[in-house]
Parts: sequence; C-alpha cells; structure tokens
Amino acid sequence: MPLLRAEGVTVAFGGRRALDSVSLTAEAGRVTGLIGPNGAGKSTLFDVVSGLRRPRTGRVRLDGRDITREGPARRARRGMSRTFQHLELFGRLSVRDNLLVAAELGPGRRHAARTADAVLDRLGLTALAEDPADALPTGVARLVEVGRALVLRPRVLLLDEPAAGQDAEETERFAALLRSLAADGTAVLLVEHDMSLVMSVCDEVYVLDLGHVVACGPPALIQRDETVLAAYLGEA
Ligand SMILES: Nc1ncnc2c1ncn2[C@@H]1O[C@H](COP(=O)(O)OP(=O)(O)OP(=O)(O)O)[C@@H](O)[C@H]1O
Repeated sequence: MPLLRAEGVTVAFGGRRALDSVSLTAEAGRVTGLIGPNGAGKSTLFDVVSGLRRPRTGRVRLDGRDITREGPARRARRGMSRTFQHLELFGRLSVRDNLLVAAELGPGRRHAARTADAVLDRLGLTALAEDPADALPTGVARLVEVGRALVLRPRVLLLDEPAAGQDAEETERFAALLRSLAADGTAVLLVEHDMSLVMSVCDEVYVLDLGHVVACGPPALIQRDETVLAAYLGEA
C-alpha cells in the first residue's frame, strides 16, 4: 500500500478546472517529482494533499486511510509536513527560533531544542542559528523552511520549489539531503522547476499540464517523452 495517494482529485476555480481527475502516489523511501509549466496545478495539488483546500471530487489517502476531510493540523499530526513556494518564515526570529516554534508543536516537543539543533546540524545551518531569518539570502531561507518542516519528523514531506534561489553548490548539497531523507524512509514529494535537480534526485516524476497528469515514470523516460516536451514548449 502506498504511503500517500491522491485519487481522482478535481479542483475548480470558477468554471476553470485547475486539477481534473488527478491521481498520484508517493511511496516511503522515494523522492517523487511533480513538474509542469506555470499554472499546471502543482501548488493546488499540494494544497489538496496538505489539507488547505478541499477537492470538488477525489480522495487523499495516507496509509490507505481516507484523510480527505481532515484539516492541515490533523494531517501534520499524522506525519505530513510541507514548505511553501512563497517563504513563510518568521522574519524577526532567528533561524533556530524558527525551527523551535515548529519543534514545540511536533512529536519531538519534549526535547524541542535538541530536535531543532539536530536538524540545523543536518542542514549545515548551525553557524547561522542566531541570524534573523529576514537577513538570509533566499536560498538559505528556503533551507530554513525545509528545516521547519523536518523538525516535525514527517513521514511525508511536501516541498514546493525548495531550491529556488539556491546556487549550484547549495543545490548539490540539497540533492544529497533529499536522497538521505528518502534513505531514512521519508516519502518526499518535490515540486521544482530546476530540471537537473528533479532528474538527478527523483525515483519517479509526474508531469502536470493544465490540470492533467500527462506523463509519469522514471526520469530517464520522462526526459524523452514527447508529450512532456510539447507541454513545456507550449505545443500540447
Ligand atoms: N485561489 C485561486 N483562485 C483562482 N484561480 C487560482 C487560484 N489558485 C490557483 N489558481 C489557478 O489555478 C491554476 C493552477 O495554479 P497553480 O498555482 O496550482 O499552478 P502551479 O503549477 O503551481 O504554477 P507555478 O509553477 O506557476 O507555481 C492556474 O490557472 C491558476 O491561475
């Protein structure tokens, strides 16, 4: 049984379908990519999976359990956490305090400081722990957002464009982090525009275009898929 499954998810804004019967699976121990041109529906699908938006039709299942009607807090307690495309850090708080605020809500709350410090160490952020979040370059701030999701010890981690603003070296380190999270058994679902990152870290890639899954498979196949190329070139 897959850890996370979205089944036949449809979302409409006004008369327009942002998602039209979309199904997707994310397995424990794997990095699953979700790509597609601007406006394809990626963030909307994240909102449905994380409980911020109710779909018009369709289901979200975690471990087979139907969680479609559960809110984001309940899903977080079940082991799901996410980052946002637009940074949502507490700008005046230090890097460490940003993680602590989340750690105090999570399963490691009794040892929140230790939990936060362990994640800072894993992300290579210890030297910046006391810096205010709003003084950080975007690439580092995104890493802090990932850290805030990680202190909740997620089984399912949803990352919305986490590498935007990272330089080449930061992206390389980030790729290694994603692989190590998967090796720990986390199901990572990754929305990302950096194609070389997606193709190098993902086990499987879903391609959305205009609210439909137009392709799904291992990176090597997706890179050669004509429907995918057409979607990106605007010919689909
Ligand atoms: N709150 C909203 N109200 C109306 N339309 C919306 C809303 N949110 C998203 N949309 C529309 O739904 C479609 C999908 O948007 P979404 O943000 O999910 O795409 P995306 O694939 O994440 O795009 P991007 O790569 O640009 O972030 C777009 O046409 C968008 O304009």
